[in-house]
Amino acid sequence: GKGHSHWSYEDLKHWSTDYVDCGGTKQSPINVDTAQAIFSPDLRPIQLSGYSLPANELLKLKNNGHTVVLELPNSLALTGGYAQQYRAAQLHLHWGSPSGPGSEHTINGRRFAAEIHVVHYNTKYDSITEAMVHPDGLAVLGAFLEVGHGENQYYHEILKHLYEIQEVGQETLVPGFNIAGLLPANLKFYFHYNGSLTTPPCYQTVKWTIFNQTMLLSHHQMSMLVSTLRSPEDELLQNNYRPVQNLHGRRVLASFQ
Ligand SMILES: NS(=O)(=O)c1c(F)c(F)c(SCCc2ccc(C(=O)O)cc2)c(F)c1NC1CCCCCCC1
Ligand SMILES: [Zn+2]
Repeated sequence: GKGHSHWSYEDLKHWSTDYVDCGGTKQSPINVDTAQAIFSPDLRPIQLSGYSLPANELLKLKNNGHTVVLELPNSLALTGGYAQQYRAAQLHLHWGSPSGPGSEHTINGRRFAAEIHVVHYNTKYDSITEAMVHPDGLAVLGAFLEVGHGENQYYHEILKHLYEIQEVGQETLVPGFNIAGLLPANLKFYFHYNGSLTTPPCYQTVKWTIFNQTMLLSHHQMSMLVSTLRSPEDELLQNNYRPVQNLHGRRVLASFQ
């Protein structure tokens, strides 16, 4: 098969020549048109268990050249809101630059400053590598990040380590903390749709949950996020978001009216 050709956010057109699924009809991210979203009262509140990690549990934080990834133990479980049980694998962020926002999903055409993705895999599979090729394999929780007044203590647990992993491939260890603090306090209000990984190989195997409530970071925290990490070309790693993809008739469900 094809070697893993190096992709970038600059040459998006070539993704589908090297990775066939990137040209599919169930791609992510998408724009959520809230007027078209279907209110689905059967969508239950998302429930997280095991998200509060002790400080003596060390987590690997890595600059993989495309984003900052925090590896998560599979003791974190996604129990409510999905028909099957999912376990956490990793979380990562998408962001813009000092001159513009960088969320992947948009709401009514609005792009937010940044976006967190907490990636989970279906426990009926032994690993994320196996799960990610099955239609019910992955569940990703997404939340938008915006600039507010105060410092966000939970995001600080990650952002304060970014200077240690400025170069691609660098990694560091982060003491455990309550990972749930990175997501909205209210997990009842969200959009739900079937989509894909937003990076090659773009597998169409993700059940997406996008929360309605936004996370607030201080201006200084957001500027740390957008101006610390370096890319494979040793430039600042910025604007690591894929453009929104066509719905091709897919419906977006809303857990609220
Ligand atoms: N939004 S998303 O969830 O599709 C996503 C992105 F948009 C991403 F941009 C990424 S990072 C790019 C993929 C990648 C590159 C290098 C390494 C490494 O050297 O360890 C690892 C991964 C990224 F890691 C993910 N999530 C990953 C997708 C990669 C394959 C499955 C592993 C978990 C989910
Ligand atoms: Zn992502």
